[in-house]
Amino acid sequence: MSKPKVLIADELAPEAVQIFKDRGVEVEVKVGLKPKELVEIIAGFDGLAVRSATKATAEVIAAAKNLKVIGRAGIGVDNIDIKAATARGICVMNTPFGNNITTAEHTIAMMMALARHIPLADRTTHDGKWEKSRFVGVELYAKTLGIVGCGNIGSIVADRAQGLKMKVIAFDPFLSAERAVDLGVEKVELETLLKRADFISLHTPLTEQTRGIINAEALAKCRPGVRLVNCARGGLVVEADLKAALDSGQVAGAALDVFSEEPAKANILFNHPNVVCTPHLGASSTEAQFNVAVQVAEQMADFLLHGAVTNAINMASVTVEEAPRLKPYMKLAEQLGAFAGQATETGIRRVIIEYEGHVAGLNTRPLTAILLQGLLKPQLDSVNMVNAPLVAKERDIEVSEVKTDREGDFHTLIRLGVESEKWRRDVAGTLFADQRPRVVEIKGIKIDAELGPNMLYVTNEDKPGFIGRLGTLLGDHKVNIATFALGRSAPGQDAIALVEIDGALPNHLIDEVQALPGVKQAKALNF
Ligand SMILES: NC(=O)c1ccc[n+]([C@@H]2O[C@H](COP(=O)([O-])OP(=O)(O)OC[C@H]3O[C@@H](n4cnc5c(N)ncnc54)[C@H](O)[C@@H]3O)[C@@H](O)[C@H]2O)c1
Ligand SMILES: O=C(O)CC[C@@H](O)C(=O)O
Repeated sequence: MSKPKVLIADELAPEAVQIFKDRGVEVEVKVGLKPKELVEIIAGFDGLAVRSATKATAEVIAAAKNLKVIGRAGIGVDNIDIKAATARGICVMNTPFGNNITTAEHTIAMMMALARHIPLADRTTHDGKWEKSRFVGVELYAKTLGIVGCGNIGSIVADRAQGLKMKVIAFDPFLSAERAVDLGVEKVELETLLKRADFISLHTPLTEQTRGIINAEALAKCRPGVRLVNCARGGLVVEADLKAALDSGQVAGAALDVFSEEPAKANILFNHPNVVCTPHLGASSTEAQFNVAVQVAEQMADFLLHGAVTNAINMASVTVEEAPRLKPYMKLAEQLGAFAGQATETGIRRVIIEYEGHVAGLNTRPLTAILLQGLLKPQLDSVNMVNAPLVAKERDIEVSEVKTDREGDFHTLIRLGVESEKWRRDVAGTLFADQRPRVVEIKGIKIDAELGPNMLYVTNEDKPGFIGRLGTLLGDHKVNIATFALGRSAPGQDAIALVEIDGALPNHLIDEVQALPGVKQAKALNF
């Protein structure tokens, strides 16, 4: 098997290259590619590692014929078109905990710089001016810090600010009351935060809800003389509105690490005496860059080599420890999905997946994803584990999972029910001690079948002579039978046969099987 190949498109700490190499992943470093150049070469890679400079646009993703994973060495994934990546079945992962402390520390540094005019005081002192009375600052002690977005970084900022004896209030609709108590912050509405805060610090992702959250209207509601810190994303602030508020004195100062357009070579806020700027340095510490580079390389290598999924934005996580445990179940789930998918000829409406016994105690989200992949693949070649849940949703297929620890006839069982416009199909499978998947029930009929690459599936009336006629027909056409599994609901009633054959079944032979007396349906299935 050839080694997977990763492109590192932004500046990453050199340890990342070493990790990829040590783990058996080929790696190329090409920093500063123009968008067109990236589009031209991306088809040659299984993985793309980026920071914030490289934009993984829909165009890049469309050209990325072999891409399986995009790794963001950092937190914000707004430079990656997640929708396009998901639709193409590309896993997108980030490293949410590698640079959080560094960014929180930068936020505190920016707040202090702002409170004490340090950047300008530094510049004028170097210039030989001694402007002692010009730079009278304010204390942080006992001031109210309003945190907008109290997640990973916001909560570390809250902790550090409390160390400085600030009172911390937070607006975050997703922050639970219990977590707020744990963090020692007062959870408030945005209006209240704007009214009460002496300093406001932004820590939300850039989303449709948060874009421009700090605009003229919000700034007008703030306490006169408020100070704003933004170490999250530039788009959270309407820069023209902030400039107007700075000019009027409504805002006493702003410390900005991020800008609406980056790299920010020009900006209306540049050179404002009350604005402190840094060039997106929030995550720029030796420690953070080591952490994110190592983490992204480990995560991408684990994914490409073992199918382990960590910190994925668009798919369920699978730890390196879980991956081998889930592996035989992944095969079983995919086969059950593929069985039902190939037997389905009309639109699927509902999918019910029951996990019974041992499997119910495992991480079943990836199993459901791969089962849906198997189910939808006959209709849609581009479907994979990443996009299958989304594809199902887009097609209005209702997916439900039921788990029960209780063991039935088997110590572990996955049962799949698929309701289409016309009928319901049920199939169940287990793992035997050899960890090989077995189908143990089809349409309520017990069977014991291992699924091979080429299968013949027949439903027929349980009548004497049928098995002989089927065997003879296949033999006459020089089709060799590898395994033959049978089941029936009751003597003389519905029966099923799952026959593994060596090589593909010619279409005309399916028609001949279909024409045998008592056959209700004959189908070739591939796994
Ligand atoms: N300057 C830098 O170099 C740098 C470094 C790392 C992260 N960041 C940015 O910092 C920001 C925060 O990162 P994080 O890791 O803390 O993210 P996070 O996802 O852990 O936290 C974000 C918080 O924002 C909250 N939130 C979401 N929508 C909201 C809304 N409409 N109103 C209020 N709160 C909302 C969420 O509930 C969550 O608690 C991101 O924008 C990230 O890209 C910047
Ligand atoms: O890579 C960087 O320097 C910035 C990273 C930061 O914006 C992030 O979201 O993690």
